Order: sequence, then C-alpha cells, then structure tokens
Amino acid sequence: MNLPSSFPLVKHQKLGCGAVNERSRHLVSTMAEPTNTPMPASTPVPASTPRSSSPLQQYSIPSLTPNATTATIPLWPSTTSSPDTATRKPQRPIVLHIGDPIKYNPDTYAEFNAAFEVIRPPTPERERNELIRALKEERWGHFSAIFRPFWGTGGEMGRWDAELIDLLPSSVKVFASAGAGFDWADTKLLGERGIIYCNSGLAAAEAVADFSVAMIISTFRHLPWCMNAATFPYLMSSSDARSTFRECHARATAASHNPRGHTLGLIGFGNIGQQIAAKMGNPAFGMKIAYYDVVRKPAAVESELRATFYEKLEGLMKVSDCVVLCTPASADGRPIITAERLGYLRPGTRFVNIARGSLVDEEALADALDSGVVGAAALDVHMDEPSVNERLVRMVTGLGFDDRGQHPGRVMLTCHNAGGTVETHVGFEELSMRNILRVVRDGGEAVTPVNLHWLREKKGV
Ligand SMILES: O=CC(=O)O
Repeated sequence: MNLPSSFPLVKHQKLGCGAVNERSRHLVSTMAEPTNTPMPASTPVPASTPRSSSPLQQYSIPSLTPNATTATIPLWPSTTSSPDTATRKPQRPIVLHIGDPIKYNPDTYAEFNAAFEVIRPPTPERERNELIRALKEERWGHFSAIFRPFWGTGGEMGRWDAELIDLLPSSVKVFASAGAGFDWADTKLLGERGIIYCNSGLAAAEAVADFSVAMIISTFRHLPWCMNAATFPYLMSSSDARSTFRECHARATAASHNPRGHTLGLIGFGNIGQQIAAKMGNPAFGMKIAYYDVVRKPAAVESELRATFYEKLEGLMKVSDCVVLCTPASADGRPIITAERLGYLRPGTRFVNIARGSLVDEEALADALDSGVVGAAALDVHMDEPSVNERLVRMVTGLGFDDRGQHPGRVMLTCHNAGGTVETHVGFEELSMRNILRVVRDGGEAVTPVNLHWLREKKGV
C-alpha cells in the first residue's frame, strides 16, 4: 500500500483493508456495545484507510476547494419509489438514498447511479413512521444498501434500532452514512444481521481537530469573557461599557496562560485525538501530550507525537492541565465524566468536549466549574441537544465576578459545529458512496467499516 507522506502518522497505519485485527477489534467493540466496557475507545481509525492532511484525496474527490459551495448541484434526478419496484427484478442493485440530496460530488453520484438503481424516497418516507410502513410493504424491493449523506447527528428518524433493522430485507449488505458518531444506530444488531455499517469519521477528523484547537485555546485565554466584555454592554446599552472593557483588559490577563508547556490530556487517541495532538504538541503550540485509550497505540505513534500513555483515566486526569474528550459515546449511553472522576482533576484544570454530550454529567461539570476544580470549559456537544444546560449557559454570559470570585465567561458553548465544514460535507458524500461501490458493485471490502467483528462473530469466524 502506498501511503501519502503528508501526515506523519500515516506510516503506522498498517492494517489490512477492512481487516479486524485484535487492535481494531477491541477498539470497535468497545464502541459498538457493551455495558461492561471498561472505558470507551477512541474513534476507530478505519482499517487500511491511510490518514493524511487531505485523506479523502485517495477517493478522487473532485473538489475540496471553497468553490464547492458555489458548485451546488441541482437536485439529482434520482429515481423515487415506484409501485412496481417491489415486484420487478431490478437490472442493477437497488440503493436506498435517505437524507439530503448530493450537493458536492456529482461525478461520483453519476458513477453511483450508473452502478445502482438509486431510490431517494420523497420527504414523508424519510420520517420514521412512514419509513416503517414502507419497509413493511417492501416498497423498495430487495435493496442492497442504505446511503445516508445527511449532515446531522443521525437521529432524524429516531434510533436505528431493532424496530427498523428487523424490517430491512435480507438483501441489505451495507449501511453507509455521513457522520463520525453512530450512537444513533445499533451497529451490533446491524452486524448480526450481516449488514456492514460504515461511518465517515475520516472525512470530519481534520475539521473536528481544528475546532478543538480553538476550544483548547479558548479555555487557556478565556475567549468568551473577552468577547462578551467587548460586546454585551453595547448590546444591553449599558453605560458601563468602557469600564467593563477595561476590567476585562486588566483582569483576563491574570487568568490567562499560554498552552505551551502545559499537559494536554486526550481521552481517546484515535484519528481525531492524534490529529489534535499533532496540532497542539511540538513544534506548533508546544503542549505536552498525554493520552488514555483502552488500547495503547504503537510505540512509533507515541514517539512521533511525543505522547505519553496513561493506563488509567484517573491517572491522565490527575496530570492534565486541559482534558479533551475525543472518544465515541459509551455503548450504554452513560457518562464517563462524572463527579467522581472530576474529583481527580487539579484545581483550575480546563475541559473540552468535542465528542458526544452523553459522555459528560453536565450538572457535575457545572458544580466543578462553580467550585473552581474546572477553571474553564468548552463544549461543542451537549447531553440533550438541541437544548443546552442552563447552568452552563449562565457561565458563558455574565460580566461580573461571582460571589466565589470566579470570573465571567468561563465556558464556551457551540452548536455541535466541530465537524462541520464544506470539506467534511464533500467527504461524507464521497466516502459513503465509495463504501457502497466497493462492497456492492465491486464485491470488495468496505473503506470505513466499524462493525465487522459483529458480522464475524455471528458467522463464528
Ligand atoms: O458529530 C458529528 C459526527 O458524528 O460526524
């Protein structure tokens, strides 16, 4: 395999295409299920998928330039469901395209349409009840794949659980979706039904890592405080605008630090965690990199990133100046950042979550911010999206010091934006189509499968 050299970690990715060795199997299995999982693993690095600073170029993405925004393709003339689909024998394998129309990759979609009979149901059929009705009626016949290029967290039809999965025809081989996270899909059950689930984390990793950099810096420099002080008094037509400005100018200094020399504790050291490490470590921001993952990374990865492994999460939390959560949701949906674990932090530690809101007990985090155990936090994801914890919101806003002497603007909150760039959208579409083309058209192995071990386990392989 020729690996691009532009991203230094690439040369350590030597897993065979689609292979599930002990390492990837462990990673995937901790993501895909269990209640007895010790701790979640990092986002899996897809087997055989070399990372690079433009990892999708290997899939011949036509354009990764900003022009992509202007090159919006009119709604592609996909086939919509027709009454005879269920009864007649299709010339080509049928692919069910749910979600957004293709916007960025017309050439691949043309190839896709040449290979498959693509059915894109009209909107009502993309709602859960209608989808269930259609599946029961076998409205789309014996389709072979589900293609879901939605930009969203995946819950638009509710959870892909037994209620939906049990209705899928046995002809379905692959479910290829946008999105890095797949906490909304029961990938174990899909695997047991012989359906490969492919995510698109690879396409979002750089965007998530870049956003994390902004959030890490925000916790060191208190950007919400600086921004609020410059703007809120004006928005509120307050006569205190000048004094608020001066106070922030003077006092934020005493609370701010350069990241250099501080320890960045990454929970999860998959593709995203490693990209964050590459950006925040030497020679760029000069942070010391520490990580926890259920599987220790190869020595070459650790040495390339000057990363120190901690066998226990508690150990990592004790030494970190800024903890970043970059691991998939726990299979049981339970938080890993709890009051007990926050108790391991040294006072003033910073905290960033770009993974999943369900991983954090937000009330415990708010308590830790109140008490000063956590000095600043930045959260892109939230327990109950699209709602946001009101205690945390109050820590974003406000201009004065509270009665414990904590400064305002200790928290940065965003709207699950980390992975969202045009380049990510381009990659989500492209990668999802490539996965289906490989499996269904070429009879090959998927590019970014996440549940192969469940298929193998079911088959007893
Ligand atoms: O959160 C975003 C994603 O799962 O891609």
